[in-house]
Amino acid sequence: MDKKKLRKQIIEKRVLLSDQEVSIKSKIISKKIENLTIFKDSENIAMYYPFKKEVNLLPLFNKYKLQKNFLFPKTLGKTMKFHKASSLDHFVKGNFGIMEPTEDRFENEIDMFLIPGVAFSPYLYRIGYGGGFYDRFIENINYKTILCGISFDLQVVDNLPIEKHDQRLDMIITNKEVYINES
Ligand SMILES: Nc1nc2c(c(=O)[nH]1)N(C=O)[C@@H](CNc1ccc(C(=O)N[C@@H](CCC(=O)O)C(=O)O)cc1)CN2
Ligand SMILES: Nc1ncnc2c1ncn2[C@@H]1O[C@H](COP(=O)(O)OP(=O)(O)OP(=O)(O)O)[C@@H](O)[C@H]1O
Repeated sequence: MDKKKLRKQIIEKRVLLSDQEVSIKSKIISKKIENLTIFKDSENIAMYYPFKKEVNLLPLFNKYKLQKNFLFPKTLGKTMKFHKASSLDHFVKGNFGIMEPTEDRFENEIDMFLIPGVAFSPYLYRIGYGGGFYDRFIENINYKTILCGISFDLQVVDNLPIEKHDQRLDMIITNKEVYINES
C-alpha cells in the first residue's frame, strides 16, 4: 500500500477513538515516558501540541514544565523550528490549525524528541502528515539525541512503506509496547 493510502486509513481509524480512550491511552504512554531514565536525565525535550486525536502529552508537560525546558514545533514554509513554551497559555493557532508556541526560538541542543506521527513500524520508521518536516529536521541534527516516536498501538503497522529520506527513530512508545533499537 502506498504512503498516502495508509496515512488516510490510519487517520480514519484513529479518529474513531473517543476522547476518553485518547485520554486513557495517552496517560499510559505518559507514564512509560516518565519512567524512562533518558526522560529523567533530559533537560531539553521536544514535545508537540496534539491535534486530530494524536497522543496527548500535555498533562506530562504540565507536570514537568517547571523542571525541564519543553520545546514545541513551529512551521515556516517547509521548515520547522522549536520554540520554548513555559505555559499552555503561550500558544496561538498557526499553520494547519495546529497550536504553535509564541515564546522565543530554542537554539540549544535538544536531549530528547517526542515525535508525533500517523503511522509507525516495529522497525522504528514513521510517517507523518506528509510535510516531511520531521524528516528534514532530523536529517540536520548534528549532535547526539534520542528520537522517540509516540503512537497509539493502532498506528503501528508491520509493512510501512518507507522511502530513502525517511529517518529511523531510536524508540517508539505505544500504550501496548515499547520498541527499541537494541544495536
Ligand atoms: N501535533 C503536531 N504538530 C506538528 C506536526 C505533527 O505531526 N503533529 N508536524 C509534523 O510534521 C508539523 C506539522 N505538519 C503537518 C503537515 C501537514 C499537515 C496537513 O494537514 N496536510 C494536508 C495534506 C496531507 C496530505 O496530502 O497527505 C492535509 O492533511 O490536508 C498538517 C501538519 C509540525 N507540528
Ligand atoms: N530529508 C529530506 N530532504 C528533502 N526532502 C524531503 C526530506 N524528507 C522528506 N522530504 C520530502 O517531503 C515530502 C513529504 O515526505 P513524507 O511523506 O516522508 O513526510 P512525512 O514523514 O509523512 O511528514 P512529517 O515528517 O512532516 O511528519 C516528500 O515530498 C519528500 O520528498
